Amino acid sequence: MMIAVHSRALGPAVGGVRMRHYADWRDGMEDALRLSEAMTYKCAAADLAFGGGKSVIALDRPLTPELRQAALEDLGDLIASLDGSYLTGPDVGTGPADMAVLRQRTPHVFCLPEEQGGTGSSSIPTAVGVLAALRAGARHVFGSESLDGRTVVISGMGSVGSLVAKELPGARVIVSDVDPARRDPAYEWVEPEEALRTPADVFVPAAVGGVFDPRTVPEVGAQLVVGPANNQLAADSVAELLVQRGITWIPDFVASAGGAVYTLAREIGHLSHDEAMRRVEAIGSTVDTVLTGEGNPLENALNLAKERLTRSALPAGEASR
Ligand SMILES: NC(=O)c1ccc[n+]([C@@H]2O[C@H](COP(=O)([O-])OP(=O)(O)OC[C@H]3O[C@@H](n4cnc5c(N)ncnc54)[C@H](O)[C@@H]3O)[C@@H](O)[C@H]2O)c1
Repeated sequence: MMIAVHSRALGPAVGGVRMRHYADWRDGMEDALRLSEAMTYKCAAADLAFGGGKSVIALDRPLTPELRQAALEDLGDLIASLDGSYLTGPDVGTGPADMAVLRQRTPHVFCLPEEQGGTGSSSIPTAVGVLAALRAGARHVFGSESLDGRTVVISGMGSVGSLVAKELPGARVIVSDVDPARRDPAYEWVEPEEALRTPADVFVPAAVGGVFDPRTVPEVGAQLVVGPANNQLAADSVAELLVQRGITWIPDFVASAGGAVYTLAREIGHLSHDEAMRRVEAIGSTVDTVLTGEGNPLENALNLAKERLTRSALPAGEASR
């Protein structure tokens, strides 16, 4: 298991615990490093006083419940040893109940189940943030934030994707998932390998990262791309390929920030639900900024984040990385 702390320039590093199988533990380390960097930009672009981090528990075999508990307890001790420099929550493979296990070893844990005083799953605010980004993107691309009559393809009908689908009543919603059990008869269905190239107004990546690369960009069937999946581009240079194809892509670290914004506002800022949700809705204004800047959306979002990171850099002598 490992914890990556990418930046503490704006405050303590935050980032969830990813627990999944990797062919080699070094692949898990790569994931931790890449995802912790993305968390730095996510927090900075959302104007949060937090830095970027990530934990990975890299599995080489399925765990018994006892081993899983022991692994979480060890991670809790590791987080405790960082003394508040790194705060965690759930990510792929972990949930609020796991956070309760970590909390037995360290206070630096969020998203405990609601009955234990936490804010529970962050999927709802994440979906609210994606919808705010989607409406802002639609204003830029289609001249109106209404999605009535538009075709929206959602890839990944998990906790966030299924919530986004529900909030688009006037749109033609086409959904897709590698798990056939996620097929919801309320929506049209497309096989996962067809989702990206299905002709649509909007494509919502809500499953895995690495969706866009030089091979897949020519196949994209939508004009606007916005979704919660982390690290959607195989490389930063792919952002320009999307621009060249006339596709408006909203950077994932902007669109997916709702969960972090809400949880930190509630659990650290002690704001009310309504005030925290207002901050999530402000993702729409960030998207406006990112889509009206001089560069491509990724450059504009990174510039916004890096400008905040530079302005608030720690005094010399204090490690920020
Ligand atoms: N939940 C949050 O608060 C949150 C916050 C920020 C970012 N994200 C990111 O958003 C994405 C979705 O999050 P979630 O919580 O809904 O996850 P989830 O695990 O609940 O759902 C993901 C869904 O994608 C499906 N899937 C996996 N591979 C696929 C593929 N190749 N094609 C189509 N479907 C596929 C899975 O079967 C699953 O139904 C993830 O990448 C996650 O890291 C989530």
